[in-house]
Amino acid sequence: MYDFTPFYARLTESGLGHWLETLPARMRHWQQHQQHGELKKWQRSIAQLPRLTPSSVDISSQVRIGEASDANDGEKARIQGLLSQLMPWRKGPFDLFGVHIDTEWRSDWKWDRVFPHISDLSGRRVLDIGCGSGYHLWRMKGAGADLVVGIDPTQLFMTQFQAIKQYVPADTARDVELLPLGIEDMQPLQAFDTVFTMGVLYHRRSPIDFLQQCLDQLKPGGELVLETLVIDGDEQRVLVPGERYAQMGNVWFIPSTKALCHWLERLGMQNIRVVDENVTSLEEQRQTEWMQGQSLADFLDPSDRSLTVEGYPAPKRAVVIATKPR
Ligand SMILES: Nc1ncnc2c1ncn2[C@@H]1O[C@H](C[S@+](CC[C@H]([NH3+])C(=O)[O-])CC(=O)[O-])[C@@H](O)[C@H]1O
Repeated sequence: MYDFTPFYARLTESGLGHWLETLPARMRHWQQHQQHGELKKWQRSIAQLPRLTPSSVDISSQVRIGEASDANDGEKARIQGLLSQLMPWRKGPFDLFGVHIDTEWRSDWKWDRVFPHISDLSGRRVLDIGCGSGYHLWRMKGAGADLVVGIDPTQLFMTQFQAIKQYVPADTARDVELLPLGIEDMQPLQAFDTVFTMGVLYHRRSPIDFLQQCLDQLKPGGELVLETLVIDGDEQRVLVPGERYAQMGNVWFIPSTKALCHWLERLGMQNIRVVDENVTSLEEQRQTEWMQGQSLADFLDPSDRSLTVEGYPAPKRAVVIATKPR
């Protein structure tokens, strides 16, 4: 079983020791009561991955661990076979010793939209709320962050993260961790320099409470980087879809960017700016060998791609950045 204790020591080193008031007990509770029925099977798959040492790693311009020449054909086939047992792979892509994991999402494109607008991550303590498989965690570390913590309650995604992490050289791997927690499991740490939450707000039933919980993780003067689905309209415009939005069953609030900024203002945030708006393309989210289920093309109206199959505006996403007052 994966051991989180070295991470507890790492937290103390980075001035996050106060998290240990609740985290070890929370993780023990998780270990005893909340493990997914398939977790042991997934963990067995990653335990069988071949032991390999990467001759090079690039987490600055992509997530590539090792080179094709670091592994023989048998080892590559083993990586391919074992990691395909962890499908669906949604967020990526990852390149592991020449095995290319072409995920449903081009998460690198999202990063390219976000990265030019955020404060320099060098030396910062960073939290990514709802980090999926952790693709962006590696890119945040690659951008110079001191410590990067992701939280995501989906245990398959945690296992995908661990599969990648076990190949990352120890001096980098110790600075990046994913905990199988939801935002509701976090004590208000008031300690991170940057808090990211991308693709999560619309899944929350109480979006303003969720934003407050995100802000509670930031130190005074820290930066919130929020990415979420938006619609067009004025500051009072919010879509609450019916049972499904683009076939997703758990979508609650899709505000206009003006409404989103208004919410952040009401929560006392400063320097609020919308830095990007982008209609999700069929190239960015699509079915691949590593995610063989339905994807965006199946969720849009075939006769009018500007609408979802339910008749709502097609997915459009905005990136909003704001500062917590000192
Ligand atoms: N309570 C919760 N607390 C934290 N995370 C949660 C919670 N509930 C669900 N999640 C997690 O939020 C992530 C949302 S995906 C964004 C991934 C990445 N950020 C991306 O921007 O590519 C986008 C999407 O699936 O629509 C999933 O990994 C959930 O497990």
